[in-house]
Amino acid sequence: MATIASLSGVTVAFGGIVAMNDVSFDVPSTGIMALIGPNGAGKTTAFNVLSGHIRPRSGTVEVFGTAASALGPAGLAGRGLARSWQDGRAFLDMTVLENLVVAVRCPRAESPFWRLARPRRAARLEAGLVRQADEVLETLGLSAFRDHRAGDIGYAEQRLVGIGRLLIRRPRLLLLDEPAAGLDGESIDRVVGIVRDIAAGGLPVVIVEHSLSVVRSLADSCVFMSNGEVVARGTPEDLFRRDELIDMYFGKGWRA
Ligand SMILES: Nc1ncnc2c1ncn2[C@@H]1O[C@H](COP(=O)(O)OP(=O)(O)OP(=O)(O)O)[C@@H](O)[C@H]1O
Repeated sequence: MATIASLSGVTVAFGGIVAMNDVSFDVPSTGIMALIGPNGAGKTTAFNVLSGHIRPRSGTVEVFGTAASALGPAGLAGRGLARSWQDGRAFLDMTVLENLVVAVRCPRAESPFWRLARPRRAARLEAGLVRQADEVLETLGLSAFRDHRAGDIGYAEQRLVGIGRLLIRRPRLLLLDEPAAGLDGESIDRVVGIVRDIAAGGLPVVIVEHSLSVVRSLADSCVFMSNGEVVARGTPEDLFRRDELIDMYFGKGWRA
């Protein structure tokens, strides 16, 4: 299996709390991988380690074949790592289209002097970004909301705009933190379908997810963490038929 990122022997501690203890796993270069496990298992910390936002006390993290510690979060983002944050939504006062366009960092175009000096090039650059944004909006089923103020569209659509802001940067690895959290059933199905399409289009995705039904319908593989350690790996089917993992997830006694 080809991998696009890997953690090897990673330990992270916050003061006396060991959030990750000697954690190793590979992120496949295709499909959707889910980090699952009970509260406090270390999933978000693992996410933050992958995106370079937390440096482990020990162990190595490799992303795109390079040590994450050498790149840092901005360097990783520049190489194509995009991550969402819990409740990652949109700038509510901008239109949906503007939300996507401003997500592409383009230092030259942000300079008013450059824009004044090179008006035609600036216009071409902007037209290109708008085209890219329109393509992403189409993928997300948001074209009809293109010119709506993001604050006026539904919560599910706002969450999708958050994903659009990541996609427009044409990432090579997408990390989504609870993409379906807080959504109702119909919206969950919609987001699940879109994330599945994104992965099927060739972009590897890692999700942290609490909902086992979302994990079941999305994940090709899972890493199950508990108490800062990896306790199992496998497909959702493999893991969800193991009673000891389900007990760990919901706490013993859930069946009573
Ligand atoms: N910045 C921090 N400072 C102190 N302790 C932290 C910090 N971040 C995480 N922890 C602790 O590290 C452990 C792992 O937390 P983490 O958020 O990674 O777990 P999680 O599996 O994502 O949990 P949840 O499902 O509840 O979000 C927990 O005990 C948590 O309280």
